[in-house]
Amino acid sequence: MSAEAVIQTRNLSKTYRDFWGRPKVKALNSLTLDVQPGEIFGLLGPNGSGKTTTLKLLLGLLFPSDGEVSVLGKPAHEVTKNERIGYLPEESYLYRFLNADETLDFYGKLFNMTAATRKQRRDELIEMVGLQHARRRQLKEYSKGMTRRIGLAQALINNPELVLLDEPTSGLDPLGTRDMKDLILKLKADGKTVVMSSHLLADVQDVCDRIAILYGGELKVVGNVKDLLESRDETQIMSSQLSPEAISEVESVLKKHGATVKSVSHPTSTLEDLFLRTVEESKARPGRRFAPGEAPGRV
Ligand SMILES: Nc1ncnc2c1ncn2[C@@H]1O[C@H](COP(=O)(O)OP(=O)(O)OP(=O)(O)O)[C@@H](O)[C@H]1O
Repeated sequence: MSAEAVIQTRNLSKTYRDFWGRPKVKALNSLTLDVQPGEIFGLLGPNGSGKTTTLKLLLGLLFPSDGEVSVLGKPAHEVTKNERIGYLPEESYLYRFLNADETLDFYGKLFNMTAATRKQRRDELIEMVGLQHARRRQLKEYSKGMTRRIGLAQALINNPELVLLDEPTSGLDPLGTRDMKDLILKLKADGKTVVMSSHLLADVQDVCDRIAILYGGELKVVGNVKDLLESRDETQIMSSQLSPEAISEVESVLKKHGATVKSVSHPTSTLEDLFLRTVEESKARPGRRFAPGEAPGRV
C-alpha cells in the first residue's frame, strides 16, 4: 500500500445478510483502489452497483465482510477519523424547523466548537454555498437545490480534509448543478480530497480527476478521466471555417501521409453549455428571443 493515499481499499467486500444471518446480496466484491490527496475521485455505476455501500464502508458505518479499508491512515472502523471527514449523504436528514444559521450552529456544537468559531464558520459556509438570502428561513421552505447546499455546508462544518459526496447533483436543475460542481472544484482548490458518487456522467466528467466504474459490486474500470476518454488512434485538428477547396486540399495532404478524413463538421457544444448560455443571455437581455435554430453565442 502506498503511504500517502487518503483512501486505500484492498479486496474490500461486503455481503448484506438477512435476518437469519444468511448471505443475501453481495454488494461489493474485492474492491482494490487508492485515492490520492487533493484529487476529486468519482465513483460511478448504475443503481445498485455498490457506490453507497463503498462510502459507508469508508465511514465505518458498515463493517466489511472481507478485505481491508483505511482512510486518512486509520482503519475505517476507527470512528475518530470521521472528525476529519465531511459526508453528504444521498438524502440529508436535516431538522426541518431550524433555519440555516441554527442548523450549522447545531452541528458546530456537535464538534465542540466555541460560539465564536461556530459563528465564523457558519458565516463562511453560508456565503460559500450562496444561501445568505435564505439563512433565516426554515429548511422546510427550502427547494431541493437549497437543501443540497445547506447539506453541503453541514458536511463541511468541521473543515474536513476528506469530503465524501453521495450523488451531490442528483435532483438539481442545470444551474444548481453548475453551482454544485463549482463548489466541488473550490473544495479541491482549498486542498481537500473529494470522493463523489454519481450516475450523472457529464457531471463526473466535468469535475473528476480520476474515476472508478463499478458494476454489480465489482471494479470494472479505473483511471484518469482524460486518459480514459482520449482516443489515441485518431487525431483531431480544429481550425476556423474552411472553404470546400481548402478542405479538399487538406484531404489530399492527409492522403499523402496515409491518413483518411473520417468526418468534416462543425464542433458542437453540450446541451448543458447551451442551457446555461441561454439563461445567462436571458438574464442579461430579458427581451431577447432566439429564432428557431439560432442559439446564444459561446461565452
Ligand atoms: N441494507 C441493505 N440490505 C440488503 N441489501 C442492501 C442493503 N443496502 C444495499 N443493498 C443492496 O446492495 C447493492 C448495492 O447497493 P448500493 O446502495 O451500494 O448501490 P448504489 O450503487 O449506491 O446504488 P444507487 O445508485 O441506487 O444509490 C444493491 O443490490 C442493494 O439492493
